[in-house]
Amino acid sequence: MSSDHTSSCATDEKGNYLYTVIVLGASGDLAKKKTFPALFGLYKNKYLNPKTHIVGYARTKMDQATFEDHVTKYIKLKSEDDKAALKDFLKLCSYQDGQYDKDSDFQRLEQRLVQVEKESGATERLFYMALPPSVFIKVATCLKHNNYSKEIITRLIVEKPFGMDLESSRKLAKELGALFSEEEIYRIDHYLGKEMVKNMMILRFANVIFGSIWNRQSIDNVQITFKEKIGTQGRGGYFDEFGIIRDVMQNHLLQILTLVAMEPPVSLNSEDVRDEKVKVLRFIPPITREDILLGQYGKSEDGKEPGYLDDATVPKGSKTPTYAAATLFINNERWAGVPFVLKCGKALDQQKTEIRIQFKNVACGIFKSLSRNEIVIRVQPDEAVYVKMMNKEPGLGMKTIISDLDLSYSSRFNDSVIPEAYEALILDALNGDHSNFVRNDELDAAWKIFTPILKKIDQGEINPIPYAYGTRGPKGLTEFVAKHGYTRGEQEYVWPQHSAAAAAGKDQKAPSKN
Ligand SMILES: NC(=O)C1=CN([C@@H]2O[C@H](COP(=O)(O)OP(=O)(O)OC[C@H]3O[C@@H](n4cnc5c(N)ncnc54)[C@H](OP(=O)(O)O)[C@@H]3O)[C@@H](O)[C@H]2O)C=CC1
Ligand SMILES: O=C1O[C@H](COP(=O)(O)O)[C@@H](O)[C@H](O)[C@H]1O
Repeated sequence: MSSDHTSSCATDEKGNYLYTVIVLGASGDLAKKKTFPALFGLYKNKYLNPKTHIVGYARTKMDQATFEDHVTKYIKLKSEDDKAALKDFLKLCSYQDGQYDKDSDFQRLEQRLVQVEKESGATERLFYMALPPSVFIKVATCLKHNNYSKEIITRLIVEKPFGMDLESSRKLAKELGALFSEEEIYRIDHYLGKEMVKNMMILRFANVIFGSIWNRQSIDNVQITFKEKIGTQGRGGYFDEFGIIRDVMQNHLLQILTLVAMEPPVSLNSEDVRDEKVKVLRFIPPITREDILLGQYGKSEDGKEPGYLDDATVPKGSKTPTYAAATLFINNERWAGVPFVLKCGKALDQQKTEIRIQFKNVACGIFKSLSRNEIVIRVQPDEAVYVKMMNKEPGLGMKTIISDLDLSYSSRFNDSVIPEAYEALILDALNGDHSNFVRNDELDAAWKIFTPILKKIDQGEINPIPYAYGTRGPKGLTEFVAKHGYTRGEQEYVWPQHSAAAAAGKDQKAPSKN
């Protein structure tokens, strides 16, 4: 953990640092759905200094009441205490409208910041850029000219997309780098704030039992899967510019891959962690045509759900993929030859994000019909870590049966509250901890892997295979994962809680082996 705090920073009586949080793009969707609820979560749980001021800034003209409506729309109140906390939280929030490229508007913002900082004594500013990329550099430039001083510690949270390819990402990095130092920039990938993603380092480096098997000698393949049930739902026009690879795979899934594959860092210091993540990325060659499968969803089989091209905001005949499976190889001593299959898609049969580490076959042939061991880390929903393993079927005889060691969070940690990813990350940024943010060279290495194949896709050289809304994905997926090592066990595996729920007639999804 690194911190740029110095002894000159103001703190409250409990030693909490005093900052001002400025949300740029405060009238938008991200601010309403993620940023303000996360700030409230931190406030409610006493992670935010109670003197903190939160200033919203955007072009829309809004009075305080309208702004408060916007701030609270997605905040879930679970108790009377929450209601009281929200009332106090809103006292810290204010709004100011202004253009994104007008120095005079940012000077007005500066006057407001100076005024609130006089009240709070804050000497740090966190600018949260909840903005579209088109205004990104304009806003950063205005901030640098009008709202920046060496006496105040400044941090800038930047949201994806960080460019469209290697070239545009480098251009963006250069322009932003001319205004703010790498120390001041926090590139957010909200998957790095998810509990099970953060658990990856502990699972790997705090358990001796996994250390010696976490390599190509024991592991056959790794599957990292993101599935959403919903389609683009009116956001098709926005999505079409990017496609599923830029939306999910190049960032969220690749970040997860680095944590699964990296060597142990020297310490938890953010630069030590990020050094190891970059090394993994640099060992991955660009994805080839043979190692990618694309899909685009059509209408659901019953015709009730619209297909991607039915969305009026999507350009006619678009070939943008809404599903992608890609196999990456890490050419280092630990992983050479092990396929890392990344799969992601919208409008699928279920919602889940998971990491599935599948082990090699047992070499000895004394038992028949064995399934491979798997370690599954389910990121969402219903956080869990489970190990699929062979066991003796209880009773007379020596029959094998597939079973599991199951660490389901809902039963093991049912008193614990799992923080929202954005809460965890905003708190990290307030504390000056970069570990869970993406460093510039990491981004560069990530784009090098994806840019060549993205160019082919953008030029329409690869046709996505259609799949029906609500299904597993495009035809050929089963063969694709099988080609890259994934083996479905011969034995039927039923998770006991599914069979128990089915017996009780509850509406629980049974495992599909179709
Ligand atoms: N603690 C817990 O909560 C636990 C829950 N369980 C539950 O039990 C169920 C079974 O678990 P598990 O065996 O791990 O998972 P599944 O059998 O659901 O999925 C295993 C893998 O098989 C793939 N797959 C699914 N259908 C096919 C197919 N027709 N051909 C080829 N591949 C396919 C899936 O890919 P894809 O995703 O792309 O379809 C996934 O990678 C799951 O619902 C799981 O959540 C099990 C243990 C513990
Ligand atoms: O970044 C994105 O992530 C969301 C999924 O996030 P989750 O936390 O709900 O899993 C995805 O829907 C969106 O398309 C993408 O831009």
